[in-house]
Amino acid sequence: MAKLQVAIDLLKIEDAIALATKVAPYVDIIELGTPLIKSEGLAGIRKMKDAFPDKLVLADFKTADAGELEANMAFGAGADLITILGTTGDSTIVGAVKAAKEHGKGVVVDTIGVQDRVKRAQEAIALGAEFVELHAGLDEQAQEGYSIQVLIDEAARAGVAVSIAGGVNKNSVAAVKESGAMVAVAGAAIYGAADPAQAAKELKELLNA
Ligand SMILES: O=C([C@H](O)CO)[C@H](O)[C@H](O)COP(=O)(O)O
Repeated sequence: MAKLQVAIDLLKIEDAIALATKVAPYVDIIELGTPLIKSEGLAGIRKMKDAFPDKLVLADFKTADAGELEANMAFGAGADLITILGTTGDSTIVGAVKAAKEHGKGVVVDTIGVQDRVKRAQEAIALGAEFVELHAGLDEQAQEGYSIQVLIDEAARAGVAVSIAGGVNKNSVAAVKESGAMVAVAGAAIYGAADPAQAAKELKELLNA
């Protein structure tokens, strides 16, 4: 069954924990988005994990260098998963995977900016990533003609463990599930909803259908 990951792109940890409290019954992975981590630092990760010890907490570092060092920082603060950029060299991913193995945690490789996402996803899994995030970031989503369908098609072709992020919502989540993706990542569709708990509940129900 595909997991639901809430991506929290808020700037204050108190607001993020308040949101997570509302949606926790429906989500499997709580992501501290990159802007939140830049705003609150490692202390924010620790506060989130302390508040939700039974949930997987993903630190969206989008690391581009010093993979082992940054992964050790994230895991030491309580993260269960860290993102490393797929555009970086293999050695950065390998370093982060080494740290993950030592902590019993996992590395997620983010394909933001990667030209051939399917090929890089397969390479990243071979390097030891837990799964690969097929991801169109907020800026790419804002470009004319953007469609999440590209990622959905790639997930089906990749044949490795992937998540999909880039505007997942109640209209696209069923296709995300059908693609074989193991995780659907939803940010704005949850934190931007008038009723985030209801939005998360609907997404979870569609994933479970
Ligand atoms: O990772 C993200 C982005 O790079 C900003 O940090 C988002 O959390 C991710 O794209 C999911 O959010 P939505 O696209 O709003 O669903």
